[in-house]
Amino acid sequence: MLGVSGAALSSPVTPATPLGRSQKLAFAREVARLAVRSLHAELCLYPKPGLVSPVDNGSHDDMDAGTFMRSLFSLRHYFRKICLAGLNDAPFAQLKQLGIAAETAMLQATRGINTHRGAIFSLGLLCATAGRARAQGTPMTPAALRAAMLIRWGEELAMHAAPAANSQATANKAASIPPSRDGTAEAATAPAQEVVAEPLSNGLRVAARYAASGAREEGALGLPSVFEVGLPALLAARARGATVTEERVDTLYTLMAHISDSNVYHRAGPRGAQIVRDHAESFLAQGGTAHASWREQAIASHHIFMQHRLSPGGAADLLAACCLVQSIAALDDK
Ligand SMILES: CC(C)(COP(=O)(O)OP(=O)(O)OC[C@H]1O[C@@H](n2cnc3c(N)ncnc32)[C@H](O[C@H]2O[C@H](COP(=O)(O)OP(=O)(O)OP(=O)(O)O)[C@@H](O)[C@H]2O)[C@@H]1O)[C@@H](O)C(=O)NCCC(=O)NCCS
Ligand SMILES: Nc1ncnc2[nH]cnc12
Repeated sequence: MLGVSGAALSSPVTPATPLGRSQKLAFAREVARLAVRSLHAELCLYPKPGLVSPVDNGSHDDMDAGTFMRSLFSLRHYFRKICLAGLNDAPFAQLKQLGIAAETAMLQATRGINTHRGAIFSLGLLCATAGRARAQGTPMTPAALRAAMLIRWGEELAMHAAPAANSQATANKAASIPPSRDGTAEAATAPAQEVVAEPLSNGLRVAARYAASGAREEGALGLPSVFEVGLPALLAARARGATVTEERVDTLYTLMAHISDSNVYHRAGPRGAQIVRDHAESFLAQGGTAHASWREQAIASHHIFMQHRLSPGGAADLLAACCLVQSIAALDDK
């Protein structure tokens, strides 16, 4: 497991020579390019159960690959700006502001469809972290990146997660919402503490109704699904000689087996989440893409997910985040 403690924190950090403006700009441009490329890689991957790809729209009737292309193109300046913010040691409030502006740009590009909200959060955080690490002269290894993120923004990320866990307003609103599409209607479980006036997102609703975690908790814990689940799967597939497509498919299935995807809960409740986990676990138990007929199995899952309207969009975002960490780490080798 890639922990935050240990080598990443104990390795000596030589004080970095301050970077000039043009060096910062060049680095931020490069990181933004890698972020957009990671989103593009996720979009182009096929087969991907229930998800949109250039082959089909999966479980979605309001978006296609063109919608995602417009969305990811609209985010290129955001990734550069947030990396620059990290290079300049910006507080979390500034990262959040950039994230909110990027959500607006995305919604304009897609005419109101949420394609990349999760990616704006996690890949944005990673771009800022790369900037922070570069300014400090720390290595770009996955463990060092995660440590840099948590040391600089960990406390504020934990506070950002708090509305999902604590807000009585959220619990009250969620309790008054009709049951999910699979007919389940679990009681809201959030404890009565503070009242936070925050618009009720699908993620907050799911957190309150099912006590399921999502993007906020991921951020608060320093993206454990990326560093402890997805990346090790990617590296293991690579080590056995898998192709790039195969390593990404294995990573996606590993994420689907482990994470609590608020998009799945929102669309299909706990029963839907169980279907996703069962498919992922069975695919992995048979060897993942090392199995001779993995492609046929993945296409069969895709069709079943489409019948149930299942879409593991959170896992898709985290796959893109894994690709980004891998390519940021490779910058050190250049
Ligand atoms: C912190 C925020 C991301 C807010 O999150 P919140 O908890 O309020 O939830 P949502 O607004 O619902 O968005 C969270 C998105 O994160 C993805 N996700 C889901 N599970 C996980 C997980 N376990 N780990 C990481 N990421 C996860 C997921 O994104 C994908 O699904 C999207 C489609 O979702 P939805 O809109 O529900 O779509 P439909 O099914 O089509 O819904 P209907 O139309 O049918 O109703 C797709 O976009 C994927 O990306 C969740 O959607 C954040 O909003 C925030 O605070 N932002 C500002 C701060 C910021 O960005 N800062 C930048 C850097 S610090
Ligand atoms: N390819 C994809 N299809 C549907 N939702 C997504 N969210 C992120 N990537 C996605």
